[in-house]
Amino acid sequence: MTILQFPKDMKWGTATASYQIEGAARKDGRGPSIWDTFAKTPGNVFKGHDGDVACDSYHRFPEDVQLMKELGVDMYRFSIAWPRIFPKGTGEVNEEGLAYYHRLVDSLLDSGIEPVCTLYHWDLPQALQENGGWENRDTIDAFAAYAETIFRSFEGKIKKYLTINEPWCASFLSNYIGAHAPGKQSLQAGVDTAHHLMIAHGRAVQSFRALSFEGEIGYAPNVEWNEPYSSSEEDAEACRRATGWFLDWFFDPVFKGSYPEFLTDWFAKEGVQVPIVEGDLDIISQPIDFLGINYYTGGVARYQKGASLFDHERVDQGYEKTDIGWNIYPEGFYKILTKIHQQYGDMPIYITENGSCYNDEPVDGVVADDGRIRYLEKHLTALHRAIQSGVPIKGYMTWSLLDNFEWAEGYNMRFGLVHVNYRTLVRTEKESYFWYQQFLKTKWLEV
Ligand SMILES: N=NNCCOCCOc1ccc(-c2cn(C[C@@H]3NC[C@@H](O)[C@H]3O)nn2)cc1
Repeated sequence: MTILQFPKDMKWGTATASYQIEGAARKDGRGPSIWDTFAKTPGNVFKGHDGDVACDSYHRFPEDVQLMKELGVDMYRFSIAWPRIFPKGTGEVNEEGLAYYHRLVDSLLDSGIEPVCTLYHWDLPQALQENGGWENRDTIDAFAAYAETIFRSFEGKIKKYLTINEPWCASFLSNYIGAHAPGKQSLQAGVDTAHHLMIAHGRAVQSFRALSFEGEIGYAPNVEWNEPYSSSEEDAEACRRATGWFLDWFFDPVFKGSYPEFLTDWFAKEGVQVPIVEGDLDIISQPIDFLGINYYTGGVARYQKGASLFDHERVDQGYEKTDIGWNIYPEGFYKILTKIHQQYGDMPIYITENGSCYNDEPVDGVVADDGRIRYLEKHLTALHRAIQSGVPIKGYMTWSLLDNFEWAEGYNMRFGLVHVNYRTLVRTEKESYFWYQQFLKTKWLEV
């Protein structure tokens, strides 16, 4: 057996998001978001599930904070619901919305837990969607105003911000593939919304810098890994495109001030152009303080003309899968982290999401989610290997503290360390909660 000791100064935590856990959808002035609309449209979400109640964390957050205090985390990543602050996206601030997040943040600080705030985790005010949402450049100004409102209100309390969560999901998954809100299916809309989300990111960074408040700011792209099935150039290039859709497309504009040509050329073949206006890339490439990385899965892929937007297809290598059907692929975690380090340099990295879906239920009060423990062991081992390779990992937040609304999968898919009974809202710590609690006491793994 080998002992893997993690750096003593690494920070550890868990993560959630507003629409997925809060509920209280119409409480204290909250306006509707695109996810309220999308979820209430038949056929979009498993069995018509929606975020009206979710985990009721809006009311039960003291219990959730106590769970984290007993877990022993250093930090908690949560998101602020824009529609609670500006019910119509812009205009007058909803003070009751701000007050809720001050109650949450004060509770975290009183418990010795560092708040890590995501400004945008997909719940765009529906009123802005009525005017085109992220396809409309005006939404960028609205986001910048919302971000500044949060920075000012939480000065001195929140010192780590993430601007945009998973811009790939908020753009291409939501406006090209159509699986998430608002459910469009247009590649041009995917490219437009991705570009505008990244400008919004840059404008929030500019605003944060101008205020000169103490703290750090970054963003949280999600990445996958595609390993070439053969040594052929065709397979390598197909994997480069598929991985680059998540990586180069959302990293090059920030770190290089330009889009990757191998992908802009590929989109041009589809008749799609990035709607760049002079100065956009200067805004997007504002220097950030850290990078959030969300990783879940990957796999082996090969060239297959016409099989996908990038002429690639996954090859099933028989990898064990989680209950949502994603490969368990810790090798891809190591590979994507070392590639990010090699391609983009020594930017400090926090793993802002990594976790697994296992739908185990309580039996006599025990939730034996051994699969989640094995996933954590394998991915923390890969993370340790990346750290040993020189990747500047500063923290790790597992997704998620609680079972919650998993978007189009509704409540059918469970990612939590804590089980939630959605009828009674009773929380039950799973075996993985106790495993993580023990790990957090030592910060080492025996493998
Ligand atoms: N890859 N190509 N796919 C082509 C076909 O796509 C069909 C569906 O695709 C996807 C891709 C990715 C996801 C996803 C979900 N989470 C988990 C959440 N992260 C943020 C937090 O809120 C968690 O709930 N992360 N990623 C879902 C669906």
